Amino acid sequence: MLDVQALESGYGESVILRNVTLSVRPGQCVCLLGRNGVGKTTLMKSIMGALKARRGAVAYKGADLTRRPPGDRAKRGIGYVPQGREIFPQLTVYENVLLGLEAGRGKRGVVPDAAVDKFPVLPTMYGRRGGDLSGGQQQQLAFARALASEPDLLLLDEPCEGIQPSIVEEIRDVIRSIKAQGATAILLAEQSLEFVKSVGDYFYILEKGQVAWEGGPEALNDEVIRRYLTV
Ligand SMILES: Nc1ncnc2c1ncn2[C@@H]1O[C@H](COP(=O)(O)OP(=O)(O)OP(=O)(O)O)[C@@H](O)[C@H]1O
Repeated sequence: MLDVQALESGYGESVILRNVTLSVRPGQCVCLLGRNGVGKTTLMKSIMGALKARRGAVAYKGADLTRRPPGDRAKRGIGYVPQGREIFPQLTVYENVLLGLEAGRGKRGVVPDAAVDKFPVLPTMYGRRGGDLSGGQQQQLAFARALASEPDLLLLDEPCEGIQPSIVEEIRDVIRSIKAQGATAILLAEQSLEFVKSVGDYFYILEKGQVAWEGGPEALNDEVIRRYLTV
């Protein structure tokens, strides 16, 4: 589904990502780990197209997206829950969800049930302004907005950061049910090891913008965690 090949990316003069190669298949939740500032968000933005690749390639469903703009990537079925959520505070909850629909491939004006089924509180708040929601509710909204686009690839950037435990559990359930359906690929950047171990099928650890380690759940042992992830 997603193949990132020898990607180099950064901001202005500074190169952040070097030679990053990874892939994600349908039904898989692939986790991106690494200490603060190693480049996880930069990689998400590069896959979404918000940052241009300087070298290397981003391929999705066999098509080369490397030079395609973010809007085109969304239309092709890449959904994004950005770090910090990026809810539009002046728009209502419903309008925020509709934005996901417009950005992606959903049927115009019809929010798919699957986008909000898992977050039953959202439809009860449709008329409220996004900015008036709690952090956890905004995270649910960001998730629903991405699911409204009916993505085949879902990019999740630290969805549990600063979120109350009950909503973390909801997010865990949503990820598990998406995996169980088997069609959507998930790339998840997350600091909580407990969380990624509970949903992850394969792991890449970044260090200074490069893939320093990769492997399956059985290989992600205490030694690896101490070496690459312990602060
Ligand atoms: N807009 C920007 N302009 C310049 N440098 C930036 C910008 N955003 C991030 N960086 C730098 O890029 C590097 C990687 O940052 P990035 O946010 O991708 O890391 P991260 O692994 O997602 O970290 P965190 O876990 O803290 O979110 C850091 O050194 C950061 O200071």
